[in-house]
Amino acid sequence: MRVTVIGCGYLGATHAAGMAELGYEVLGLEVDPAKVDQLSAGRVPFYEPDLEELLSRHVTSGNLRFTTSFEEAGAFGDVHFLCVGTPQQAHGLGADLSQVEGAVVAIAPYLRGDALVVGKSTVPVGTAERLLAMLDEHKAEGATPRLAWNPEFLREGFAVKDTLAPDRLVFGVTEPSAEATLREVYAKVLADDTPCVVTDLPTAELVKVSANAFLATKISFINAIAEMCEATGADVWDLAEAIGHDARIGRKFLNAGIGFGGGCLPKDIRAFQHRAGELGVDHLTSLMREVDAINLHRRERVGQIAAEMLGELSGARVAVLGAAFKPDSDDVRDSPALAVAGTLHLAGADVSVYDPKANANAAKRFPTLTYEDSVLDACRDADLVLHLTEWPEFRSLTPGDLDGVVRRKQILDGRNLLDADAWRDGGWTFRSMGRR
Ligand SMILES: NC(=O)C1=CN([C@@H]2O[C@H](COP(=O)(O)OP(=O)(O)OC[C@H]3O[C@@H](n4cnc5c(N)ncnc54)[C@H](O)[C@@H]3O)[C@@H](O)[C@H]2O)C=CC1
Ligand SMILES: O=C(O)[C@H]1O[C@H](OP(=O)(O)OP(=O)(O)OC[C@H]2O[C@@H](n3ccc(=O)[nH]c3=O)[C@H](O)[C@@H]2O)[C@H](O)[C@@H](O)[C@@H]1O
Repeated sequence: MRVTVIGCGYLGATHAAGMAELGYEVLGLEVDPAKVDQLSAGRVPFYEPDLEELLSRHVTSGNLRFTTSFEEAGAFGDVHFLCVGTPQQAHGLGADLSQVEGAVVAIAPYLRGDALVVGKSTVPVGTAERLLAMLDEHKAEGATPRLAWNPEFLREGFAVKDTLAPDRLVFGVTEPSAEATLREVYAKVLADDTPCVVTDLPTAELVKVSANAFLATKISFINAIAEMCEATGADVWDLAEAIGHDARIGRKFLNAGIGFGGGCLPKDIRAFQHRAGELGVDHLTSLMREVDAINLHRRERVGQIAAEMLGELSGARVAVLGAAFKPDSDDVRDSPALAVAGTLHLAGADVSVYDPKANANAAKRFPTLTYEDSVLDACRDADLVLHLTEWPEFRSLTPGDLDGVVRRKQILDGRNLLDADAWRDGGWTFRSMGRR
């Protein structure tokens, strides 16, 4: 069996390498020629632990190649994974489906026999059915392409592991032969007793957005509770530990702080809100709107606390530790850390940012901020240090590391992970986001 992967960004590049690791000959199809050049040289155009080693090994062995040609990809593959982007619309909350639709229309005429197109991109419910109709409209004479939906649940920072050993597989199919093909593709993963849910197309689409909506809701829930803690002097960390011991609740995704960001949760809850609105499911619309509002308020709250600590923002020197939306990633899409840095800069603060991996991406988005190459450089003469992305090198910082470097010993822990007592004992003013 030969596999193509259409769209080689974060998801597609990882999936292509994963499919090669499962033993298939893989052709990645990508419209950006610069990415094709990089990937073909065995280089990953973003930071993801372990991915470059995996990808370059399969490029070198010849199992994994990349192209910009739809014709070549159509002729090559028996199974075509659709991994193109579904960003938020430029002027609305809904998903921009132009990449998925464009890819399906472009590949359709080149598909051979009963090739299976497998959607992995995150899409609003009802999209797969429309894409099936588009495949049918644009297919070559005599071809009978099929479509299935196999949503992806990988996390950036753990993408390789999540691809090769996922928590579960979901197959949305319209007929048994598609399920059989997917079972064959994932035979090695299924052999590890990975749970597999086989269902219809709309359920598979909804599983994905529901999973992300649930995770986002869990984070916004604990962040709303963090505001109660701030108002009452209670401690949100102890509270999360206590409720997390209830197996029905669980401790994961109960870390309060500056809220969620990234290329997926924010745009997915907005697209879900939009789609629920279209379908008249008004309670879901309101729920998603509130989850988003709570999340965005956390970024404002950092600004408020910073202003309280500094007195005057204008002219103050602020060190921002972290720019990526989470550690072990250089992704700055909708990054809470960068949003906060940008807001403080606009309010007149002199902001220096340091991120171990994301400085370059951040500089493309916010070129007016100052970027430094180390914690110490970013913190030099700072009036306030903000810990906004929990990279291990920030979590292991001690007050002694920064004494004599900063101008005023003040730190705000936006991720609630630093040792408050150690910083206070070191003579620092220490604030967090709902911890004592
Ligand atoms: N990034 C992640 O961790 C995950 C992403 N997803 C979903 O996967 C999808 C892709 O996300 P990312 O990889 O983050 O986006 P991305 O923007 O990094 O990658 C999309 C890639 O598709 C390419 N592309 C656009 N139109 C194309 C076409 N017609 N033919 C071939 N290539 C084309 C783009 O140039 C880009 O390289 C989205 O729906 C996202 O919600 C799902 C799970 C995890
Ligand atoms: O659809 C997607 O693209 C992916 O979105 C998320 O994965 P990811 O965005 O890589 O990162 P997460 O680990 O979910 O973190 C998202 C954001 O939530 C924040 N977060 C997470 C957990 C928590 O307790 N608190 C919290 O603020 C993180 O800092 C980060 O900004 C999901 O976890 C994946 O299952 C999904 O496949």
